[in-house]
Amino acid sequence: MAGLKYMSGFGNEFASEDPRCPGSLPEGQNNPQVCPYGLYAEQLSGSAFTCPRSTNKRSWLYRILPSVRHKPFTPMSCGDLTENWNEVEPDPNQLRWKPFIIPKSSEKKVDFISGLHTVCGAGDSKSRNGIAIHMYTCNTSMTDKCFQNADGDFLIVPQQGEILITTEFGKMMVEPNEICVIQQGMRFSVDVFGETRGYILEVFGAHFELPDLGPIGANGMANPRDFQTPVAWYEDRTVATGYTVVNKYQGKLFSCQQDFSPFNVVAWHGNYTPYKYNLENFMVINCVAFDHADPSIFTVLTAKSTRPGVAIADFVIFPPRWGVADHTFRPPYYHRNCMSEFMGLIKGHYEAKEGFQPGGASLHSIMTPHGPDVDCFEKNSTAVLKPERVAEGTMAFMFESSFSMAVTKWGLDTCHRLDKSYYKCWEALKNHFNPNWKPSSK
Ligand SMILES: O=C(O)Cc1cc(O)ccc1O
Ligand SMILES: [Fe+2]
Repeated sequence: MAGLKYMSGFGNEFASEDPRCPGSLPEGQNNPQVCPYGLYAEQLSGSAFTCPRSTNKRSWLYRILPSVRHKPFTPMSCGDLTENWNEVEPDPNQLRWKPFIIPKSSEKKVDFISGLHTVCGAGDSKSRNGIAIHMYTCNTSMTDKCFQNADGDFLIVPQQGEILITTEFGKMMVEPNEICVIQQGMRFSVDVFGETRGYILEVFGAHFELPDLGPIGANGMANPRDFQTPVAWYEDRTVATGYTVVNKYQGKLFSCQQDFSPFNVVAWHGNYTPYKYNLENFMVINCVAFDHADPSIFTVLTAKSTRPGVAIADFVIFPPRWGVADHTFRPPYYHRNCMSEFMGLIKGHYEAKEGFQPGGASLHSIMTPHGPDVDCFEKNSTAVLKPERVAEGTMAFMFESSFSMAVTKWGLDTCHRLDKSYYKCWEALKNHFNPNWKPSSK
């Protein structure tokens, strides 16, 4: 939608008023006895009240009616959304999925909520420590319906089709090659404009942060000013037929009815907000001498665990860049990792692997070997090492997690997208060992 406005910055103390109601944000206090315009004050807490200042998150919403005015929640169908990590036996194999199918609207109307499918995950929302990875495939906008995730934060990676997200804080248009984060508890509704697909990284018990820069210095990677937060927008809409609030709570879906739109926030202030980011703005740091740097250099956002340096999940991208390393095998190295690596492709082609397609995915589980396929290895072992554009026109990404993830029944079976021949891409790797090799034959 043209003309949407955003405020710039990551985790700032923002303040926003819908321009139709000047002065709607109380001045000098959060809880006036009577709020301007007869609004209700409601706090949304994203951290324990007692968190240190650096991690304390909350926003104050000034709304036409408070969220509490609703009928009781009742359980509803969860479809393919689950937090049951014991549906199928563990499988340590390299897994690769062909592009996940988007339902045709002529056959079945599917909105963002009914189009959620959990692929894998671990941990749990009750103990507030874990991760889930979902695909969304849908063709229909949510009407008179919003979603709230009481369990965790959603990092949404659109792959096909832009999504217009109406939130309590305002509206965001998020296109493929942009991402957005809807933090725990924030209500939102998704409009789509055709067949739509994307990936979701959900974390329980942590919020996403910008990684530290260490010796890189004060600038680089994802710069705070490139994160965009919506501006206040409200509708004063009575919905006589009933407005549905869907709540994901302890891994299950519940719904309740109310007779008004939840997007009735006229003004708000605070540092707990939804936000979006264009991946094109990522300032890529990479090797300019020799060797392949670890992909952590491409971390956009991290959800930290309590162990120093260990993430519940990192969101890592593989943007277009120059490859210049001398006397180096430039593609990703062969690898066994104490972390889980889930990868997706927004567009284009990933250098280390043929057969990994936009809208598909791969999972290389903890200590499961992976790396370049045979063609990539042979080609890059003999390539002339001139400066070269890498990943031009593409955008692959990785959700890297310290959790050992279980794949769901949908992921392993009922999505019918698992590529059973994936392992074959390494089968033709040859033994090049030469026991008579001499340093001079280098
Ligand atoms: O393709 C992968 O598996 C991801 C990956 C990329 C890279 O550049 C180095 C290591 C790694 O695991
Ligand atoms: Fe890896």
